[in-house]
Amino acid sequence: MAGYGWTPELDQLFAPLAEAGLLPARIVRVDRGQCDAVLADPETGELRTVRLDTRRVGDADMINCPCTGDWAAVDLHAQPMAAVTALLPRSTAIIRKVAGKRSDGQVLAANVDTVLIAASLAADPDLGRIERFLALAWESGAEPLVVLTKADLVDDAEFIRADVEAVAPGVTVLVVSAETGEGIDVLRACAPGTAVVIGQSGVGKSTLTNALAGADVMAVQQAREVDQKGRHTTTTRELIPLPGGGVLIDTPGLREVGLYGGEGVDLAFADIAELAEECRFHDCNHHTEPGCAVRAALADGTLPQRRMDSYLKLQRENEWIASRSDARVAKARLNKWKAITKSMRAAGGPVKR
Ligand SMILES: Nc1nc2c(ncn2[C@@H]2O[C@H](COP(=O)(O)OP(=O)(O)OP(=O)(O)O)[C@@H](O)[C@H]2O)c(=O)[nH]1
Ligand SMILES: [Zn+2]
Repeated sequence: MAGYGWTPELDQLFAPLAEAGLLPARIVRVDRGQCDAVLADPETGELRTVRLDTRRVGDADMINCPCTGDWAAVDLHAQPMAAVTALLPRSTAIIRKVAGKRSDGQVLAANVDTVLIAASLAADPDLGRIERFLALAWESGAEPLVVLTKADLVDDAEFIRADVEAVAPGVTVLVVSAETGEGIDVLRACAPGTAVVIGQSGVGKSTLTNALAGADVMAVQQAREVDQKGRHTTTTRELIPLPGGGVLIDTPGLREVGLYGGEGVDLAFADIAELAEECRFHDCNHHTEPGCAVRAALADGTLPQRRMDSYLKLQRENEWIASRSDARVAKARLNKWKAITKSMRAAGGPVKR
Protein backbone atom coordinates (compact mmCIF):
# COMPACT_ATOMS: atom_id res chain seq x y z
CA MET A 1 0.00 0.00 0.00
CA ALA A 2 3.07 2.28 0.17
CA GLY A 3 2.48 3.30 -3.44
CA TYR A 4 -0.89 4.67 -2.31
CA GLY A 5 0.57 6.65 0.57
CA TRP A 6 0.43 4.12 3.42
CA THR A 7 3.00 5.00 6.12
CA PRO A 8 4.42 3.30 9.23
CA GLU A 9 2.47 5.85 11.31
CA LEU A 10 -0.79 4.79 9.68
CA ASP A 11 0.18 1.18 10.21
CA GLN A 12 0.53 1.81 13.93
CA LEU A 13 -2.76 3.70 14.05
CA PHE A 14 -4.48 0.84 12.27
CA ALA A 15 -3.11 -1.98 14.45
CA PRO A 16 -6.18 -2.41 16.68
CA LEU A 17 -8.46 -2.42 13.63
CA ALA A 18 -6.26 -5.01 11.91
CA GLU A 19 -6.56 -7.16 15.00
CA ALA A 20 -10.34 -6.98 14.64
CA GLY A 21 -9.96 -8.45 11.15
CA LEU A 22 -10.36 -5.22 9.20
CA LEU A 23 -8.24 -4.21 6.20
CA PRO A 24 -6.88 -0.75 5.38
CA ALA A 25 -7.93 0.69 2.01
CA ARG A 26 -7.59 4.04 0.28
CA ILE A 27 -10.72 5.49 -1.25
CA VAL A 28 -10.14 6.37 -4.89
CA ARG A 29 -13.65 7.45 -5.88
CA VAL A 30 -16.95 8.05 -4.14
CA ASP A 31 -20.52 7.56 -5.32
CA ARG A 32 -23.81 7.75 -3.50
CA GLY A 33 -23.64 5.20 -0.67
CA GLN A 34 -20.70 3.36 -2.22
CA CYS A 35 -17.06 3.87 -3.08
CA ASP A 36 -14.12 2.29 -4.87
CA ALA A 37 -11.06 1.67 -2.74
CA VAL A 38 -7.67 0.06 -3.23
CA LEU A 39 -6.48 -2.57 -0.78
CA ALA A 40 -3.89 -5.31 -0.55
CA ASP A 41 -5.61 -8.65 -1.07
CA PRO A 42 -5.31 -10.59 2.22
CA GLU A 43 -4.46 -13.81 0.37
CA THR A 44 -2.20 -12.75 -2.48
CA GLY A 45 -0.97 -9.40 -1.12
CA GLU A 46 -1.69 -7.90 -4.53
CA LEU A 47 -3.37 -4.51 -4.79
CA ARG A 48 -6.91 -4.52 -6.08
CA THR A 49 -9.83 -2.15 -6.34
CA VAL A 50 -12.97 -3.14 -4.48
CA ARG A 51 -16.48 -1.73 -4.46
CA LEU A 52 -17.61 -0.92 -0.92
CA ASP A 53 -20.76 0.02 0.91
CA THR A 54 -20.17 3.31 2.75
CA ARG A 55 -23.58 3.71 4.40
CA ARG A 56 -22.35 2.62 7.83
CA VAL A 57 -20.03 5.62 8.02
CA GLY A 58 -22.59 8.03 6.60
CA ASP A 59 -23.25 11.15 8.62
CA ALA A 60 -25.71 14.01 8.47
CA ASP A 61 -22.71 16.32 8.30
CA MET A 62 -21.21 15.92 4.83
CA ILE A 63 -17.77 16.73 6.19
CA ASN A 64 -17.66 13.41 8.02
CA CYS A 65 -18.64 11.39 4.96
CA PRO A 66 -16.07 9.35 3.05
CA CYS A 67 -14.23 11.17 0.27
CA THR A 68 -11.43 10.51 -2.17
CA GLY A 69 -8.12 10.14 -0.35
CA ASP A 70 -9.66 8.86 2.88
CA TRP A 71 -8.17 5.80 4.56
CA ALA A 72 -10.90 3.32 5.40
CA ALA A 73 -11.19 0.25 7.61
CA VAL A 74 -12.83 -2.43 5.48
CA ASP A 75 -14.82 -5.53 6.39
CA LEU A 76 -14.52 -7.71 3.28
CA HIS A 77 -16.98 -10.25 4.69
CA ALA A 78 -19.80 -7.82 5.45
CA GLN A 79 -23.20 -8.74 3.97
CA PRO A 80 -24.67 -8.12 1.47
CA MET A 81 -21.42 -6.54 0.27
CA ALA A 82 -17.97 -5.55 1.56
CA ALA A 83 -18.23 -2.37 3.60
CA VAL A 84 -16.34 0.55 5.10
CA THR A 85 -16.73 0.31 8.89
CA ALA A 86 -14.66 3.35 9.89
CA LEU A 87 -12.53 6.17 8.50
CA LEU A 88 -9.08 6.94 9.88
CA PRO A 89 -8.55 10.47 11.18
CA ARG A 90 -7.55 12.80 8.33
CA SER A 91 -4.17 14.53 8.30
CA THR A 92 -5.55 17.25 6.00
CA ALA A 93 -8.86 17.95 4.25
CA ILE A 94 -9.74 20.32 1.42
CA ILE A 95 -13.14 21.68 2.37
CA ARG A 96 -15.22 24.11 0.41
CA LYS A 97 -18.60 25.56 1.16
CA VAL A 98 -21.23 23.88 -1.00
CA ALA A 99 -22.58 25.99 -3.83
CA GLY A 100 -25.56 28.21 -3.12
CA LYS A 101 -26.84 29.81 0.06
CA ARG A 102 -26.40 26.81 2.36
CA SER A 103 -23.48 26.90 4.76
CA ASP A 104 -22.56 23.20 4.63
CA GLY A 105 -19.02 22.11 3.87
CA GLN A 106 -17.96 19.55 1.29
CA VAL A 107 -14.66 17.69 1.41
CA LEU A 108 -12.99 17.63 -2.01
CA ALA A 109 -10.05 15.44 -0.99
CA ALA A 110 -8.52 14.07 2.20
CA ASN A 111 -5.01 13.28 3.40
CA VAL A 112 -3.36 15.51 0.82
CA ASP A 113 0.21 16.80 1.15
CA THR A 114 0.27 19.27 -1.71
CA VAL A 115 -2.52 21.26 -3.36
CA LEU A 116 -1.70 22.03 -6.98
CA ILE A 117 -3.65 25.12 -7.99
CA ALA A 118 -3.89 24.97 -11.76
CA ALA A 119 -4.45 28.13 -13.80
CA SER A 120 -4.11 28.52 -17.56
CA LEU A 121 -1.56 30.86 -19.11
CA ALA A 122 -3.75 30.99 -22.22
CA ALA A 123 -6.11 33.51 -20.57
CA ASP A 124 -5.37 36.54 -18.39
CA PRO A 125 -4.71 35.18 -14.93
CA ASP A 126 -7.63 35.73 -12.56
CA LEU A 127 -5.60 36.81 -9.52
CA GLY A 128 -8.64 37.00 -7.25
CA ARG A 129 -9.52 33.41 -8.05
CA ILE A 130 -5.95 32.27 -7.41
CA GLU A 131 -6.02 34.06 -4.05
CA ARG A 132 -9.27 32.28 -3.22
CA PHE A 133 -7.81 28.88 -4.15
CA LEU A 134 -4.73 29.69 -2.06
CA ALA A 135 -6.87 30.46 0.99
CA LEU A 136 -8.72 27.18 0.49
CA ALA A 137 -5.43 25.29 0.16
CA TRP A 138 -3.75 26.88 3.20
CA GLU A 139 -6.86 26.18 5.24
CA SER A 140 -6.63 22.47 4.41
CA GLY A 141 -3.32 22.04 6.21
CA ALA A 142 -1.62 20.93 2.97
CA GLU A 143 1.02 22.95 1.14
CA PRO A 144 -0.17 24.97 -1.87
CA LEU A 145 1.70 25.20 -5.16
CA VAL A 146 0.54 27.19 -8.18
CA VAL A 147 0.87 25.51 -11.57
CA LEU A 148 0.53 27.74 -14.63
CA THR A 149 -0.46 25.48 -17.50
CA LYS A 150 -0.35 25.64 -21.32
CA ALA A 151 3.02 27.46 -21.43
CA ASP A 152 3.33 26.46 -25.08
CA LEU A 153 0.51 28.87 -25.96
CA VAL A 154 2.22 32.08 -24.71
CA ASP A 155 5.51 33.96 -25.09
CA ASP A 156 5.40 35.97 -21.87
CA ALA A 157 4.99 33.18 -19.32
CA GLU A 158 7.67 34.71 -17.08
CA PHE A 159 5.79 38.02 -16.79
CA ILE A 160 2.59 36.28 -15.85
CA ARG A 161 4.47 34.10 -13.39
CA ALA A 162 5.85 37.23 -11.67
CA ASP A 163 2.31 38.67 -11.38
CA VAL A 164 1.04 35.46 -9.84
CA GLU A 165 4.01 35.17 -7.49
CA ALA A 166 3.13 38.61 -6.13
CA VAL A 167 -0.25 37.31 -4.94
CA ALA A 168 1.16 34.03 -3.58
CA PRO A 169 3.62 34.89 -0.80
CA GLY A 170 5.66 31.87 0.27
CA VAL A 171 4.28 29.71 -2.53
CA THR A 172 6.17 28.19 -5.46
CA VAL A 173 4.74 29.14 -8.85
CA LEU A 174 5.66 26.76 -11.67
CA VAL A 175 5.22 27.15 -15.43
CA VAL A 176 4.40 23.93 -17.25
CA SER A 177 3.18 22.59 -20.57
CA ALA A 178 1.67 19.16 -20.92
CA GLU A 179 2.06 19.63 -24.67
CA THR A 180 5.88 20.06 -24.68
CA GLY A 181 6.63 18.49 -21.30
CA GLU A 182 8.16 21.74 -20.02
CA GLY A 183 8.28 21.86 -16.21
CA ILE A 184 6.63 18.47 -15.70
CA ASP A 185 9.71 16.88 -14.09
CA VAL A 186 10.15 19.84 -11.74
CA LEU A 187 6.48 19.62 -10.79
CA ARG A 188 6.79 15.91 -10.12
CA ALA A 189 9.74 16.58 -7.80
CA CYS A 190 7.85 19.38 -6.02
CA ALA A 191 4.84 17.24 -5.14
CA PRO A 192 5.83 14.07 -3.29
CA GLY A 193 3.23 12.12 -1.32
CA THR A 194 -0.39 12.83 -2.15
CA ALA A 195 -1.18 15.81 -4.37
CA VAL A 196 -4.54 17.11 -5.52
CA VAL A 197 -5.13 19.26 -8.59
CA ILE A 198 -7.77 21.96 -8.26
CA GLY A 199 -8.77 24.72 -10.65
CA GLN A 200 -11.44 25.92 -13.00
CA SER A 201 -12.82 23.76 -15.76
CA GLY A 202 -10.67 23.64 -18.86
CA VAL A 203 -7.40 24.84 -17.34
CA GLY A 204 -5.85 21.46 -18.12
CA LYS A 205 -6.08 19.50 -14.86
CA SER A 206 -6.79 16.14 -16.49
CA THR A 207 -4.13 16.71 -19.15
CA LEU A 208 -1.67 17.52 -16.38
CA THR A 209 -2.65 14.38 -14.49
CA ASN A 210 -2.03 12.32 -17.62
CA ALA A 211 1.36 13.99 -18.13
CA LEU A 212 2.39 13.26 -14.55
CA ALA A 213 1.08 9.70 -14.70
CA GLY A 214 2.79 9.15 -18.05
CA ALA A 215 -0.41 7.57 -19.37
CA ASP A 216 -3.91 8.48 -20.47
CA VAL A 217 -5.68 7.85 -17.22
CA MET A 218 -8.11 10.75 -17.40
CA ALA A 219 -10.56 11.66 -20.10
CA VAL A 220 -9.57 14.99 -21.57
CA GLN A 221 -12.26 17.15 -23.04
CA GLN A 222 -12.11 19.35 -26.08
CA ALA A 223 -11.81 22.98 -24.96
CA ARG A 224 -14.54 23.86 -27.45
CA GLU A 225 -17.05 21.74 -25.56
CA VAL A 226 -16.53 23.73 -22.39
CA ASP A 227 -17.24 27.01 -24.16
CA GLN A 228 -20.37 25.96 -25.98
CA LYS A 229 -22.11 23.67 -23.57
CA GLY A 230 -20.32 24.31 -20.32
CA ARG A 231 -19.83 20.58 -20.05
CA HIS A 232 -17.43 18.79 -17.72
CA THR A 233 -15.81 15.51 -18.62
CA THR A 234 -14.32 14.93 -15.19
CA THR A 235 -17.40 13.76 -13.34
CA THR A 236 -15.88 11.66 -10.58
CA ARG A 237 -12.75 12.33 -8.62
CA GLU A 238 -9.98 9.84 -9.07
CA LEU A 239 -6.88 8.98 -7.19
CA ILE A 240 -4.00 7.79 -9.34
CA PRO A 241 -0.62 6.36 -8.28
CA LEU A 242 2.31 7.99 -10.12
CA PRO A 243 5.14 5.94 -11.65
CA GLY A 244 7.92 7.67 -9.69
CA GLY A 245 6.01 7.34 -6.40
CA GLY A 246 3.35 9.63 -5.06
CA VAL A 247 -0.36 9.82 -5.67
CA LEU A 248 -2.42 12.34 -7.60
CA ILE A 249 -6.07 13.26 -7.15
CA ASP A 250 -7.84 14.93 -10.04
CA THR A 251 -10.96 16.95 -9.21
CA PRO A 252 -13.72 18.18 -11.49
CA GLY A 253 -13.50 21.83 -12.52
CA LEU A 254 -14.64 24.07 -9.69
CA ARG A 255 -17.08 26.80 -10.61
CA GLU A 256 -17.81 28.04 -7.11
CA VAL A 257 -15.15 27.87 -4.43
CA GLY A 258 -16.77 29.12 -1.27
CA LEU A 259 -14.45 29.28 1.72
CA TYR A 260 -15.32 27.30 4.81
CA GLY A 261 -13.81 29.48 7.52
CA GLY A 262 -10.52 29.20 9.37
CA GLU A 263 -7.08 30.75 9.14
CA GLY A 264 -6.53 30.08 5.44
CA VAL A 265 -7.22 33.67 4.40
CA ASP A 266 -4.64 35.10 6.78
CA LEU A 267 -2.05 32.60 5.58
CA ALA A 268 -2.83 33.41 1.94
CA PHE A 269 -2.42 37.12 2.70
CA ALA A 270 0.66 36.82 4.89
CA ASP A 271 2.03 40.06 3.37
CA ILE A 272 -0.95 42.03 4.72
CA ALA A 273 -0.72 40.30 8.10
CA GLU A 274 2.96 41.28 8.21
CA LEU A 275 2.15 44.91 7.39
CA ALA A 276 -0.55 44.95 10.07
CA GLU A 277 2.06 44.10 12.67
CA GLU A 278 3.68 47.45 11.91
CA CYS A 279 0.48 49.39 12.62
CA ARG A 280 0.73 51.66 15.66
CA PHE A 281 -2.33 50.08 17.28
CA HIS A 282 -2.40 46.40 17.95
CA ASP A 283 -6.10 46.14 17.03
CA CYS A 284 -5.90 48.48 14.03
CA ASN A 285 -8.82 48.14 11.61
CA HIS A 286 -6.85 49.94 8.89
CA HIS A 287 -9.65 52.49 8.48
CA THR A 288 -8.92 55.79 10.19
CA GLU A 289 -6.36 54.93 12.84
CA PRO A 290 -3.16 56.99 12.81
CA GLY A 291 0.10 55.16 12.11
CA CYS A 292 -1.59 52.47 9.99
CA ALA A 293 1.06 50.58 8.00
CA VAL A 294 -1.53 48.91 5.77
CA ARG A 295 -2.99 52.23 4.58
CA ALA A 296 0.52 53.60 4.15
CA ALA A 297 1.35 50.65 1.87
CA LEU A 298 -1.87 51.23 -0.08
CA ALA A 299 -1.00 54.93 -0.43
CA ASP A 300 2.52 54.36 -1.74
CA GLY A 301 1.37 51.53 -4.00
CA THR A 302 3.40 48.71 -2.44
CA LEU A 303 0.09 47.03 -1.57
CA PRO A 304 -2.31 47.09 -4.54
CA GLN A 305 -5.87 48.16 -3.68
CA ARG A 306 -7.14 45.15 -5.63
CA ARG A 307 -5.33 42.78 -3.27
CA MET A 308 -6.61 44.58 -0.18
CA ASP A 309 -10.19 44.41 -1.50
CA SER A 310 -9.76 40.72 -2.25
CA TYR A 311 -8.48 40.12 1.29
CA LEU A 312 -11.41 41.96 2.89
CA LYS A 313 -13.91 40.15 0.70
CA LEU A 314 -12.62 36.68 1.59
CA GLN A 315 -12.43 37.64 5.25
CA ARG A 316 -16.07 38.76 5.23
CA GLU A 317 -17.06 35.50 3.58
CA ASN A 318 -15.30 33.55 6.33
CA GLU A 319 -17.02 35.58 9.03
CA TRP A 320 -20.39 34.82 7.51
CA ILE A 321 -19.71 31.09 7.43
CA ALA A 322 -18.39 31.17 11.01
CA SER A 323 -21.60 32.77 12.27
CA ARG A 324 -23.71 30.32 10.29
CA SER A 325 -21.83 27.23 11.51
CA ASP A 326 -22.23 28.29 15.12
CA ALA A 327 -25.94 28.76 14.58
CA ARG A 328 -26.18 25.41 12.85
CA VAL A 329 -24.36 23.54 15.59
CA ALA A 330 -26.56 25.14 18.26
CA LYS A 331 -29.69 24.20 16.35
CA ALA A 332 -28.55 20.62 15.83
CA ARG A 333 -27.92 20.30 19.57
CA LEU A 334 -31.34 21.69 20.38
CA ASN A 335 -33.05 19.25 18.01
CA LYS A 336 -31.14 16.36 19.50
CA TRP A 337 -32.17 17.42 23.02
CA LYS A 338 -35.79 17.72 21.94
CA ALA A 339 -35.72 14.24 20.43
CA ILE A 340 -34.24 12.72 23.58
CA THR A 341 -36.75 14.50 25.79
CA LYS A 342 -39.61 13.36 23.60
CA SER A 343 -38.56 9.72 23.55
CA MET A 344 -38.04 9.71 27.31
CA ARG A 345 -41.49 11.19 27.86
CA ALA A 346 -42.93 8.54 25.57
CA ALA A 347 -41.17 5.89 27.65
CA GLY A 348 -42.60 7.46 30.80
CA GLY A 349 -39.18 8.07 32.27
CA PRO A 350 -38.02 11.13 34.16
CA VAL A 351 -36.80 14.13 32.23
CA LYS A 352 -34.12 16.00 34.10
CA ARG A 353 -32.17 19.02 32.95
N1 LIG B 1 -1.74 23.77 -25.88
C1 LIG B 1 -2.01 23.13 -24.75
N2 LIG B 1 -3.26 22.71 -24.50
C2 LIG B 1 -3.52 22.08 -23.34
C3 LIG B 1 -2.50 21.85 -22.38
N3 LIG B 1 -3.05 21.22 -21.33
C4 LIG B 1 -4.37 21.05 -21.62
N4 LIG B 1 -4.66 21.57 -22.83
C5 LIG B 1 -5.98 21.56 -23.51
O1 LIG B 1 -6.94 22.24 -22.69
C6 LIG B 1 -8.24 21.61 -22.80
C7 LIG B 1 -8.80 21.27 -21.43
O2 LIG B 1 -7.97 20.31 -20.81
P1 LIG B 1 -8.47 19.36 -19.62
O3 LIG B 1 -7.26 18.64 -19.14
O4 LIG B 1 -9.63 18.54 -20.02
O5 LIG B 1 -8.97 20.43 -18.55
P2 LIG B 1 -9.56 20.18 -17.09
O6 LIG B 1 -9.05 21.27 -16.23
O7 LIG B 1 -9.29 18.81 -16.63
O8 LIG B 1 -11.12 20.37 -17.31
P3 LIG B 1 -12.34 19.78 -16.43
O9 LIG B 1 -12.28 18.31 -16.53
O10 LIG B 1 -13.57 20.37 -17.05
O11 LIG B 1 -12.15 20.28 -15.04
C8 LIG B 1 -8.02 20.39 -23.70
O12 LIG B 1 -8.41 20.73 -25.00
C9 LIG B 1 -6.53 20.15 -23.64
O13 LIG B 1 -6.03 19.52 -24.79
C10 LIG B 1 -1.16 22.31 -22.68
O14 LIG B 1 -0.20 22.18 -21.91
N5 LIG B 1 -0.99 22.96 -23.87
ZN1 LIG C 1 -3.62 49.40 10.31
